[in-house]
Amino acid sequence: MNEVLRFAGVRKAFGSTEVLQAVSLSVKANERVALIGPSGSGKSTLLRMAAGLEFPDSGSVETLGTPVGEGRSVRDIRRNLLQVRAGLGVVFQSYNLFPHMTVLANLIEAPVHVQKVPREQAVERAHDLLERVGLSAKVDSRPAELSGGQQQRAALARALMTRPQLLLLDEVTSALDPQLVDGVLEVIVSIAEEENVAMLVVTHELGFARRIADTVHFLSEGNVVESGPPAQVIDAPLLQRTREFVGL
Ligand SMILES: Nc1ncnc2c1ncn2[C@@H]1O[C@H](COP(=O)(O)OP(=O)(O)OP(=O)(O)O)[C@@H](O)[C@H]1O
Repeated sequence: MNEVLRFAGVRKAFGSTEVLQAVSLSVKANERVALIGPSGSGKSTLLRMAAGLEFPDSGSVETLGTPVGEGRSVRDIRRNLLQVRAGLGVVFQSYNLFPHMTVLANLIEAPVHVQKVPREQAVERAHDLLERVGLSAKVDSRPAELSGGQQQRAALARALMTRPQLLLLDEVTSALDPQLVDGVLEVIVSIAEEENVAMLVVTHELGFARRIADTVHFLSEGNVVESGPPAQVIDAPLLQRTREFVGL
C-alpha cells in the first residue's frame, strides 16, 4: 500500500465555526509529515480524524486503506476502526497511561488482550522498546512515579508495541517542562530512523519538524496553504503568511 493516510476534500465545522475547509493531503508508507500552523488552525482536528475520533462533515478520510468516517451504521464505523487500530499508534499531549498499571503492563495490555499476541512475545517487545526509549529501569514503576518526559517516552513505546504502519503524534511535548522536551524529541527522531513507520506529527517545535519531516504542511484558518519539504516551508516559505509564522 503506498498511501497510509488520505484526506480528500475534508470539511468540518463545530457549530458555526468552520474548522477545516476542504483539506486534502496524504501520507505515504514510511513518509514523515509535519503539520504546523497557528493555534486553532485545525491541526489537532485533522489528527483526531485520522484516528477516527472525529468525523468529517464532508469529504473522506482513509486510514490504512479503510474509510474511518464512513459507513452505513455505527457498527460499520466501529468495525472499520478496529481494523485500522492495530496498524495505528497514537500519542497525544497528555500521556494517557493507565495509572494503576506498571509501565510494562501498560505496554502489553492492548497487544495481549486485544490483538491476542502471546504474552512472552509482547513482554520481549516491551523490554526492547523500553530500552530504546531509556526506561529499562522503570519497567515496574507506575506512571505517577515517572517524570512527564518519562511518561511520554513510555507512551511512545506503547504506541510502537504493535509495529504500527502509521504513528500519529499530537504536540507530544507541549505539556512538558522545557528541560524534558529534547529527550522526548530525540527518542522520536531515533524511532523514525530505526522503524519502518510513517508519521503524521502536529508540532510547534519548528526545529523538530525540520529534522523529522519529509513534507511539511502549513495550515492557516482551516486550509493547507503551503506544502513542501522543510527547506522550503520552514526555511524559505513562499507565502507571506507562512513567513510570518516561522518568524522570517
Ligand atoms: N470538540 C470541539 N468542539 C468545539 N470546537 C472545537 C472542538 N475541537 C476543536 N474545536 C475548535 O476548532 C478549532 C481548531 O482546533 P484544533 O485543536 O484543531 O486547532 P489546532 O490547530 O490544533 O490548535 P492548537 O495549536 O492550539 O492545538 C478551534 O477553534 C477549536 O476551538
